[in-house]
Amino acid sequence: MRLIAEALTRVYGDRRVLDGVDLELRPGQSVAITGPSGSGKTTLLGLCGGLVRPTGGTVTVEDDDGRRSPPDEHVGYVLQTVNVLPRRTALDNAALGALHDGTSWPDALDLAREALPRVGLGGLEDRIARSLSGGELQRVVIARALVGRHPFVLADEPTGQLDRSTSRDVTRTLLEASRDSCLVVVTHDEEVARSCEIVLRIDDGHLVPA
Ligand SMILES: Nc1ncnc2c1ncn2[C@@H]1O[C@H](COP(=O)(O)OP(=O)(O)OP(=O)(O)O)[C@@H](O)[C@H]1O
Repeated sequence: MRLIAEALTRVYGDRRVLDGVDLELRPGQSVAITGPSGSGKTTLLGLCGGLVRPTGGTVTVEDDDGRRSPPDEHVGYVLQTVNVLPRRTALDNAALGALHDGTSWPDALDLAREALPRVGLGGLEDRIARSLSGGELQRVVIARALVGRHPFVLADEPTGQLDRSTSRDVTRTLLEASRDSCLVVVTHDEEVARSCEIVLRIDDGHLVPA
């Protein structure tokens, strides 16, 4: 299976943020997307997942039989912790990630019970989310992406609000937990970028090796 972005262009007003970007992603890879603020990192992530419509070019996922489909159902997200429901438990919040494909709530809870120890939250399943620390919440968001069992996981600044040592911890967790998927991380943090096998940079609308 591979995600193929071809000749991607995105224009906002008179600004060409991305200008002919090609990218091919396969499960098992870890890829960092870097670049200055406003260079188009979040836009590229949104295009890859089908959240942002391209001005030009295409994004498709090709399965092992060569059939192509839109990326949406193949992609999970690790977004900021603002998406966590504060009054629900860590378990409930993680289980939400499994509902996209019709998985039942009891099965989603089982998947979340397996995922939480993998991100270092074993024993905190029944804690109300608002009582968790920033690093713990970020792990809940990672667990939510894991229970989605997507071949491609897109993470936008997943450690942006964390201190250095928690960030290192959460990054390691994210990389280990998504070993079977393709993990794409948008980051300003050089240390996070260096943890990935492939480091790319957006430079004046183009995607280049960093
Ligand atoms: N919906 C939109 N409408 C208009 N302009 C937009 C929109 N989304 C993004 N932009 C602009 O496109 C450019 C790229 O934005 P994007 O968020 O992709 O950059 P980024 O590299 O992720 O930035 P940062 O590192 O600051 O998060 C910015 O100049 C931004 O203002």
